[in-house]
Amino acid sequence: MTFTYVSTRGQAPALGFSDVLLTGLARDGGLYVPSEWPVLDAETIAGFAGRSYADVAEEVIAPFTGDAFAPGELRAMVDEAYATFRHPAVAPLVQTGTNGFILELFHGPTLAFKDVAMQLLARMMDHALAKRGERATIVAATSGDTGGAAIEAFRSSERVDVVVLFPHGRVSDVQRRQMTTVDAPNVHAVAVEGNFDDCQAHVKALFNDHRFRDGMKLAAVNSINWARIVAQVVYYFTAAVALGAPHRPVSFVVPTGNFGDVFAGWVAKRMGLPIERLIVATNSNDILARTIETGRYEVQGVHPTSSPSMDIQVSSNFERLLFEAEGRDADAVRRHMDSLRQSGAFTLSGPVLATIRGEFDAGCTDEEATARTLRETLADAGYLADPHTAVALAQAGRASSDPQVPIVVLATAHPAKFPDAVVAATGRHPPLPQHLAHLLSGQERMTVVPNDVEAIKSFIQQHSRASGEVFA
Ligand SMILES: Cc1ncc(COP(=O)(O)O)c(C=O)c1O
Ligand SMILES: N[C@@H](CCOP(=O)(O)O)C(=O)O
Repeated sequence: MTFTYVSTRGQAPALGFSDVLLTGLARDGGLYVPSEWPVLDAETIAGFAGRSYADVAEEVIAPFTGDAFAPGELRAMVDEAYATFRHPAVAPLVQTGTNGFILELFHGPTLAFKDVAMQLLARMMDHALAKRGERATIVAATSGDTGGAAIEAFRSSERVDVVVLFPHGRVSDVQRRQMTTVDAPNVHAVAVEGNFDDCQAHVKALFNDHRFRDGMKLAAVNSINWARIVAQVVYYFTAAVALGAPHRPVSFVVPTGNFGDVFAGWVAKRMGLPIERLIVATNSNDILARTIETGRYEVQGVHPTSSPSMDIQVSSNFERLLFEAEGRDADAVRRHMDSLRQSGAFTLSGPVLATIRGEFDAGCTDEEATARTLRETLADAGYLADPHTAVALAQAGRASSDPQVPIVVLATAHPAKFPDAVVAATGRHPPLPQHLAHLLSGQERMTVVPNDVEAIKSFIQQHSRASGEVFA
């Protein structure tokens, strides 16, 4: 079957999976989504019980890949990707209450949920580039975790240069060192004198400059890349099935910034997984909680918090949900995005807001509540969480769902990535896992650049090996 993807803004060509993988942002500035949603029947979902993470990953992802891979290729990549995880279950569930569970997504190489998708994405991209005999320059924006995961996943790739833009002084020491201590010629950590939203806006501006994009052969590994989302759909299936799906519904609480992770949950539901509620948990950068409460998406200043990876206001993947909630009306999406660009805001109509509220709850956890939740989770359940996970744990009570329905909180990072915040709240120091012991003493390499897209372009031109063309 030819499985195609369409842009949320309706003015870019429909593409197959391999093209979407290498394209990242659609050429009209939109995000790619499947032209139709594959559905797994209840018998197939029930059959996931007791099977390995890799088995489920192969079955959930395969329907989205069309003819991109020969038989056995996807499976080989999945096996390799998840062999890098330190836990045999890849994403284990921990019970913390009668019907409360934590889904640990941080057992990959860089201690954040980003590894789950990035380890597979790197293998898929290398495969697609090798097949075409091409190279690429990955440009990623990170608030701390995507960058480290991308560098780790692509550090030995011969076909890819990786340029990671992070907000200078706004990531934790462990996050920064994961990006700056890797001594590989294809890896470039760039500290931008701005915030994450600035970094993400620069990445989109680079992609929207088609001459630059084509000349540098830009590729994206942020969650604007559809392949990031589809790999994250898998753990909703493994967790829900372990708790009784498809015979029993499950709710998820997701610490949210760029809306990629919780959108993956929405996709799982669309594919047939019985998810009762998806709860969007934000830190004080609460644009999504405000939008779901009031219907007005309005960008305000970014506040630094103890969960810095979620210090985000412009939440890329909300555009994918908007496309769906607007009944796949790309003109409506373009109008909202134009309004966002011109005035920093847009307003959802009543029916669109009702559609979104039909699936999502949302809440904001402030700094005091994050610290209190870290303390209480340790005292009550003996569980040392990270601050991002605590933002979600604090919202677990607000699900408007039946108390019989299990609530799964996604634990998106290991507490050792954010020791200062964890110690300040709990007095407990989370040790770094042994495989990262070298981090704190490694030599750091990074370039600081002004918050200016031209400065970033010039850095990429000097460091990308993908292009023979010289830009004036
Ligand atoms: C540790 C952590 N938790 C949660 C999030 C939010 O995920 P998303 O951007 O997919 O909403 C991020 C990054 O975005 C993160 O790094
Ligand atoms: N929290 C992220 C921000 C980028 O999100 P992405 O999912 O779009 O890559 C980070 O840690 O970098």
